[in-house]
Order: sequence, then structure tokens, then C-alpha cells
Amino acid sequence: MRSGMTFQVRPVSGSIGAEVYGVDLSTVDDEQFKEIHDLLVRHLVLFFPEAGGLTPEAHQAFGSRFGELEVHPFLPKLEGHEHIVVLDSDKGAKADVWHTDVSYVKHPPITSVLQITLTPEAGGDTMWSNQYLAYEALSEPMRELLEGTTASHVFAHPQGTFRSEVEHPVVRVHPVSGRKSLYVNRMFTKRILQLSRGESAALLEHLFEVSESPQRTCRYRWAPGAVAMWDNRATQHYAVNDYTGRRVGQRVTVMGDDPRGAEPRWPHFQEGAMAATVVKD
Ligand SMILES: O=C(O)CCC(=O)C(=O)O
Ligand SMILES: [Fe+2]
Repeated sequence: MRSGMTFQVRPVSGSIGAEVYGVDLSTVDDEQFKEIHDLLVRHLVLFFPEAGGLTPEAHQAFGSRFGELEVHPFLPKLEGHEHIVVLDSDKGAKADVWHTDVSYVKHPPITSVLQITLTPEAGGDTMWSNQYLAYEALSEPMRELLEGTTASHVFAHPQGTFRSEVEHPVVRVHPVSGRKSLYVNRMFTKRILQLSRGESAALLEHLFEVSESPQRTCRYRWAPGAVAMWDNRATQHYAVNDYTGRRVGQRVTVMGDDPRGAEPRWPHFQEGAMAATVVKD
């Protein structure tokens, strides 16, 4: 375990994710916020096993340190809390396709903060994958081919209540770390627009496989009340649907930036900009 300025940090895999101990998320001061932020950019997913169940107010307050909170366009909300999405397996919330959150809008969220309030007896883990490493695993000619290409990201609600389609770069540059990451996902990305339909379908399938490869992932076993937060700009995630019984989570989501390259949203970070840990294949 590595001791940071104030916290203890334990990586959970060789390529992405770290547990953070010794922090009370309901009383984070400015210095602690900066440390958490830097750890998030470095490890891409942080786990707080000791969070012990944040109140809705504390959950929102912590999320809003990172920016304005999103009101999700259609997912169910916690009563009286429009910024807290409720993910209840009994109501069909099983995110068992690899994705980045809400990539079908113009400014996809920067980060999501999820606490699991009810865990099944066994199973119900979540996985994350590192999309810097996915990009870096591509050959040089493939990277050159993808440079400047864009893809459509689409979501159409089955009941016709919501539809959105946007175009994002296939490779994006993280505004804080400056690193490139692969930005296509199996749930929402439909087509690389500069390629023929057939070329796009074949290449997207390959890119999804690279994005989802186990060697670039971590897998987290939840205890009730644990909290995870991820950098949605350089990761994907997947909720393993291997359980019976009920599983419930609550999520706040921080409004996003422009994947085409935007001003850093957290300028203070620029001074000590660090590259996230590089783990090559
Ligand atoms: O249920 C989970 O573990 C993750 C669900 C999900 O995709 C999300 O909260 O964005
Ligand atoms: Fe998600």
C-alpha cells in the first residue's frame, strides 16, 4: 500500500483502478479534493471501500466538487433528488454491455460516482477497462488510419421517449493528462463515418475487442455502501450479470466536456500534470 499525502492507496490491478483508504467522502476539504482528483486522473477508477453509505446529500455534495451534476435524460431518480440515478436490478437496470456513460450526448460526463447500496449474496461485480492502453495497443498504421475519424453514438429509448445521436472523435485527447485514448464503445457507437458500412462494422468489432480485453481491466467486488468513481473520458465499464437476487446502486454524474478537445475543467491540475501510469502490453 502506498501512502499519499493523507490517504492510503492500493492498486486493484496492474492496469487500472485503486482503492483509497483513510478518507471520509462526506467531509472532503480542498486539499483532499485535489488529491482525490489527481488519483482519479492517475488510476482512472477509485474505490472507497470505507464510504459506509453516503447520504444522498453527501453523495451529491461530493460529486459536485468535480463540476455541475447531470440530470439524466430518462433513468429513474431517487425521490426528491433529481441528480441521483437509481440503478435497481429488479427494475431491469443491468449494464452488462461495455460502455462509457452517456456517450450519445454532445458533452458526455467527465466522471460518475456510484455507490452500491444493496449487493446480491454473490456476484454483481463491476469491471472497468483502460482506454489509454487500448489505444496504445493498436499498431502504428491503425493509429494513423483512425486519426481524424469520427463515429456516431446513438441512443434511442425503446418507448420512443428519448433519442439522441452525436458524432465524436474515435481517438480523443484527455484534457488533463494530454494522453490519447480510444473512444468507441459497444453499447452506443454505431458507425465510423468516414468508412464504408462494411469497413466500419468490421473495424468497430476489432476496436471493441481491444477496448474490452481482460489485460486492460480491473474487476471490483462490492461491499454494501462502497463507492466507486471513474474517469469517463478514458475508461469503459461493464456490470457483470451473474447473480440472482436484488442489486441496487445510486449514481451521480458530473456534466461533461467536449471530446473534440476542450479547456481542462480542473485548471489547478495543469501545474503538476502527471501522466497516468503506463502499462504496456
Ligand atoms: O451497476 C454497475 O455496477 C454499473 C452500472 C453503470 O453502468 C453505471 O452506473 O454507469
Ligand atoms: Fe455506466
